[in-house]
Parts: sequence; C-alpha cells; structure tokens
Amino acid sequence: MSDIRAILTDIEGTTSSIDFVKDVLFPYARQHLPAFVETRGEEAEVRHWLQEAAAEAGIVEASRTEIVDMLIRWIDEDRKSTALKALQGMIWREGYESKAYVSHMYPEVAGRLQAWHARGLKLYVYSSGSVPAQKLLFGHSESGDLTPLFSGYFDTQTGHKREVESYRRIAGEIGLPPAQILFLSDIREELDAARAAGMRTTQLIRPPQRLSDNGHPAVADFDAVAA
Ligand SMILES: CSCCC(=O)C(=O)COP(=O)(O)O
Ligand SMILES: [Mg+2]
Repeated sequence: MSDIRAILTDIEGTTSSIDFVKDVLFPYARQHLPAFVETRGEEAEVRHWLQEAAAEAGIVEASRTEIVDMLIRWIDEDRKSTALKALQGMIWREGYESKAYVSHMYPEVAGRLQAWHARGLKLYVYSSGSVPAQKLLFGHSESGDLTPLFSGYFDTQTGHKREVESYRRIAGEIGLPPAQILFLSDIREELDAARAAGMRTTQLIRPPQRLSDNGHPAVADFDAVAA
C-alpha cells in the first residue's frame, strides 16, 4: 500500500505536449503581445508586470516598444521569467475565451487524475506557467474542465523549479511531509530538486522519447505511475 497522499504535477511535457506550448501558446502570446500592451498597458496589473520585467532585465528607462521587443525575445528563448509568464497568462485568457484553442491533454491524464482524486489523493500543479495560466489550461482542456480535481497551484512565485527550496516551500504549503508527495515531471533537474527536498519522484518520458535510466522511476504515461 502506497503512503503517497498528494501528487504534484508539472504541465509541459507531463500532462500536456511540449508541441502545444511551443506551437500554439507561445506563438499566440508572441502575436498578441504588442496589441495587448498597447490596449491594456495602463491597467495596474499589466503595468506591474511590465515594470517587473524591466527590473529583471536591469532596465532603468525604456520605451514600451523596447520592453515588448525584449518580451518577444524572452518568449523565443522560453525564458522562465515570472513577469513574462504573468503577462502570457493574461494574453492566453483571451485565446481560451475566444476559443482560438483548447489545451492539449494526453489522453489518459484526465481519467487517471479522476481515479487518484476518487481515491482521496490531493492533486496539485507546479509549473513555470503562472497560476492563472495553469487554471485556464486545466479549465479549457481537450478533456473538459479538470480544475475541480485540483486542490492548489504553484508557480515560480513560490520559487524556480530547479531549486530545492521551492519544493520544501510547496510541501509546507500543502501541509504534508515531502515523503508523502509524489512529483511528476519530464525534466530531470526538477526531479533532482524535488527528491533533494525529500519528495518522491517519477519522470514522464512521453513517446517517441525513449525510457532511460537517470535515477528516477520513469514511465511513458500516467497510467503507469505507481501512486
Ligand atoms: C500554464 S503552462 C504554460 C506553459 C508555460 O508557459 C511553461 O513555461 C510550462 O512550463 P512547465 O513548468 O509546465 O514545464
Ligand atoms: Mg515540463
């Protein structure tokens, strides 16, 4: 009998394909960012994150156009900037609400999340995407609205995903010993950090990637996760 009481899952490469993020979400944000800043740049939340992005880049004075150009470069580099992720989340909301897309979900994910939830396991998300973006993604998925299954969401405002301290904080917020939390991700460095914090880990290696031994249990899909 497993002593796992909570599952913490990554999104990109774990519940949903990297292609959906790279080929749908990022291009949508890239295309709509200039108009978004133009029309909503004076809203308090948008101004806040534009200022945070400038501060992160060490910029003291720059025009809106320069900041937009920098943010587009960051999208192309897949920079895990908290400010960029917050702005992207606001832009993606417009895409989900206008039905420009729904999020990709690997076919077994919804059923397995429902089965874990029905067993009483608590489910949480930890992604570099902002918490609002995570809720949108699980709320508008190919498998329907999965948000009722989740007990909480964490993003880089809790800490970066390759840092051990982030997982200690998350365990503290969940209110369970790390050893009772199973972290699922496709990225070895994230799994290493979670394990160093005392969490259990399993790596998702989605076909056509081949299973390889890097010290973490590895599976091809959620149905093969031992929880
Ligand atoms: C709501 S997730 C959108 C994808 C994203 O921006 C991202 O950076 C995904 O990173 P992850 O930590 O889920 O691999
Ligand atoms: Mg990932």
